[in-house]
Amino acid sequence: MKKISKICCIGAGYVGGPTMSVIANQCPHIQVTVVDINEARIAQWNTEDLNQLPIYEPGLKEIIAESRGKNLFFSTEVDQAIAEAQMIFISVNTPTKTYGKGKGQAADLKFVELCARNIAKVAKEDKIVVEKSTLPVRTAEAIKNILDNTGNGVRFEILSNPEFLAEGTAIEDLLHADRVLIGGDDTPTGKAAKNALSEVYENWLPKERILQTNVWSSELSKLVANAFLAQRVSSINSISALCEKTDANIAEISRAIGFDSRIGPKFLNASVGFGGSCFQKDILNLVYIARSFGLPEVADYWEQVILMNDYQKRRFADLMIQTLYNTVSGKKIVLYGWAFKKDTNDTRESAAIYIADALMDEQAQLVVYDPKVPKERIYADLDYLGTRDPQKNRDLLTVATDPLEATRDAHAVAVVTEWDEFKGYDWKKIYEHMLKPAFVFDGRRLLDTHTMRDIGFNYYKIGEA
Ligand SMILES: NC(=O)c1ccc[n+]([C@@H]2O[C@H](COP(=O)([O-])OP(=O)(O)OC[C@H]3O[C@@H](n4cnc5c(N)ncnc54)[C@H](O)[C@@H]3O)[C@@H](O)[C@H]2O)c1
Ligand SMILES: O=c1ccn([C@@H]2O[C@H](COP(=O)(O)OP(=O)(O)O[C@H]3O[C@H](CO)[C@@H](O)[C@H](O)[C@H]3O)[C@@H](O)[C@H]2O)c(=O)[nH]1
Repeated sequence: MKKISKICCIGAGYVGGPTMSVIANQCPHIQVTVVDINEARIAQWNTEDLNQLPIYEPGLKEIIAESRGKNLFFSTEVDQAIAEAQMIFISVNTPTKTYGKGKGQAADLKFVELCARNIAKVAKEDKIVVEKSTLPVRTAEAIKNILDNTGNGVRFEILSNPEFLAEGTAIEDLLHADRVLIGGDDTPTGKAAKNALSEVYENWLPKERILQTNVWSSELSKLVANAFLAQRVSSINSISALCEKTDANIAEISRAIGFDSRIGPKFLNASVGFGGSCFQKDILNLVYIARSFGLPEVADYWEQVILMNDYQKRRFADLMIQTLYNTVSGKKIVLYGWAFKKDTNDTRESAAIYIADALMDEQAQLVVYDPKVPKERIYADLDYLGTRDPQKNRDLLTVATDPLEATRDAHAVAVVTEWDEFKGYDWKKIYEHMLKPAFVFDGRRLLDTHTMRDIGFNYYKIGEA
């Protein structure tokens, strides 16, 4: 097999953008073209002002500055890029289905199928097609069926190469990946394709970290990795509720159990609940697959991770309402944060959305401040829920640009995203601005309990009595 010199990636989103930028940056001999049907998004990727890139990731703009226009291109010419590339990554969105069979659980594969059909239509030479999107086990088979029936004699090798980057640390995760997983057929051509993709990653990662498996194990491993990670968050969050009823402290428990090398210290931070575009979607998909294969006990087991997460979000909003004397109607409450975690502008499935919605149901008057999320996104997230009419969302919630000014005459502040800058705020000044008694609800365990109480706040921290 010839060395790979031209790569195309379909989908210029949170995965396609950073992943391909890093490949281009680490492999100057490979031309990488990222294509998307969304013209506005491609225009943003091509923007002169690197602060206007469509996604915010620490370290991304520096890499784009180095490689864009040299061997990294963003384009809407999908067909041309497919025709020219030897290797095509499919990195389009695979959201939870909102209609038909499997609604609310199964992955919607229509975008992936469209890509496969597009590749089948355009390709004139043999190609390696790489599933980068997160897909249910056995999807490669469907892609293969579409590609193998073009009748034009072109041969396709399908690989599964799920992405494990986390947002906010995408560039670090890509540059120092714990592992890269490549699933493919064990036929001679399948092995050659796996090796060709492995060689791309070997430009910057040690070979031992590049694992080759069969295609089904690779597809399923991605869902399982996310299920295990989310399960840790739900597990620790379930215990945070118990801590609030006893005098145990969740941070001390995380530390104590994390010292056990079999458990490990990571991913044990109690929070308002996990968000992001992946955990819930991928677990629901796993649940759906298990149920489809007649394994209800397996499905129920994993579904509990989601139910616990829903409970945690609701519990936080309920705690605020109860503490504020069982009524928040007309009360000004400031939410610090809207993104689903720090260092990203992504708000998909953010706990903040559901907490705000619950407080707005009780007629609270919300003010939101997030350093990276624009006002339009916040309203779009709320409107998407469809709980109330859009005008009501705008009446009940405003978006602030000055986090300190926002707290004037507020009854409470709730920290829902763990942005570092919140720690450095002048909390004494915030206290002075607020109505008394002044309440702070720390859903991210970001602030110091003693300092906050010494200032005079009624301070509540998730996982502490
Ligand atoms: N976001 C993450 O951190 C993350 C991490 C690992 C894996 N994943 C998985 O990667 C996949 C992509 O996720 P994302 O967050 O990058 O999604 P995204 O919504 O940010 O980006 C997907 C892009 O694909 C484009 N697209 C859709 N159909 C297309 C078509 N037919 N032709 C060209 N472009 C098309 C869309 O316009 C969009 O810009 C999903 O399967 C997701 O589960 C995401
Ligand atoms: O101890 C923890 C760790 C995380 N979270 C929350 O869990 C969510 C997910 O966080 P994280 O996993 O860091 O971000 P994602 O970008 O969603 O990344 C996950 O989902 C990606 C998409 O599939 C995978 O590629 C990554 O490996 C996987 O970590 C966020 O709301 C976090 O605030 C906690 O509440 N407590």
